[in-house]
Amino acid sequence: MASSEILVELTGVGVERDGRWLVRGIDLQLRRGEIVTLIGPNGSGKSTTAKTAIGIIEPSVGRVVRTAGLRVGYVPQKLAIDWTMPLSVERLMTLTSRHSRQEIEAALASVGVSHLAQAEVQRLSGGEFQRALLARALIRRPDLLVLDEPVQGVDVAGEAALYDLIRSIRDRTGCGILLISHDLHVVMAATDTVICLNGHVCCRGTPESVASSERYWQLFGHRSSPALALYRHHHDHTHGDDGSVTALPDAASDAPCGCDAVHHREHEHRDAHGDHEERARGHA
Ligand SMILES: Nc1ncnc2c1ncn2[C@@H]1O[C@H](COP(=O)(O)OP(=O)(O)OP(=O)(O)O)[C@@H](O)[C@H]1O
Repeated sequence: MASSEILVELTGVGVERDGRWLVRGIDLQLRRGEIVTLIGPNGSGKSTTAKTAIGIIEPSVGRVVRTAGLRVGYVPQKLAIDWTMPLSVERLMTLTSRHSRQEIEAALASVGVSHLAQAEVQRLSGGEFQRALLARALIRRPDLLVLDEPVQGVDVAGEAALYDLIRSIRDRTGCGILLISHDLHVVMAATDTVICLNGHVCCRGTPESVASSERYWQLFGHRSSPALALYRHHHDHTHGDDGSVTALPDAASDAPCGCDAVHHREHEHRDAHGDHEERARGHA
C-alpha cells in the first residue's frame, strides 16, 4: 500500500464560512487501492472535507494536491433531482453525461442491477437506489470514488452486501475510495484507514486502533445509553502466523474532543481465538 500512488493529499486544510471554521487542520492522504473512511457525528465536517478533497469546495487555508488527470466518481448525500418527474434508472445514468448503452449495461451489471435499467428510480428500494447511484459514479471509470453515506436507507442485510460490493469494486478496479459515514459499522467492514472527525481530526488509524483509542471513545462511546447501544472493540494485540502475540501501538493523534455523540449499535467481535466478540445489536 505504501508504494501506491497518492491520489489526493490535504495538508493543514481549513474551511471557513461566515466567520466559522467548519473544519480546521485536516491532514489526509488517499492512495490508489485504499479505502479511507471519514467518521464523526452530524455536522462534524465529513462532507465538507470530502468536497474539499475533490475540489467542489476551495479550502480557506491549507493545501489540496490531486494527482494529474484524476477522475472522480462522487455519490453525494443528496441528489438535486426533481423527484416529481418519472425517471428511469437508465436515464439517471445519463443525466449529466452521455454514455453508450453498452457502458450503461456494464455499469449496472457491475453492481448487480442490470434488471433494473427500465425501472423507475422513485420505486427502487434503498439498496437498489444506492447501487444505481454507484453505477452512475462507476460509469466514469473513476480513479477515486467518493461515497457520502452509501448505506442510507438500506436495511442491515443490505448494508453488509453494499460493503462487500464497495470492497469488491476497490479490488476489481484498483480505485481509491473515500467513504463518509456516521455509522461505525462501515468502518469495521471495509476500511483500511479511519479518520475520526469533529471539526478537526480527533484520531486516525486502522479501524482496530481507532476503535481502541481514548479519543474515539470520548467521541462515540462514553455517552452511550443502553437504548443507543455503544460500540465496543478491544484489539490491543495481533496474532502472528506462528502464534506469537504482538501489542498494537495506539494510533490516536491530534487534539482530543468531547462531544455528545452517541452511536446506535453494539458490536462484539469474536476472532478465531475466541477472545474478542463482535455482534451487531439494534439498528437505529
Ligand atoms: N456552505 C456552508 N455555509 C455555512 N455552513 C456550512 C456550509 N456547509 C456546511 N456547513 C456547516 O458546516 C458543518 C459541517 O457540515 P458537513 O456537512 O461537512 O458535516 P457532516 O459531518 O458531513 O454532517 P452529516 O453527518 O450531518 O452529513 C455543519 O455545521 C454545517 O451546517
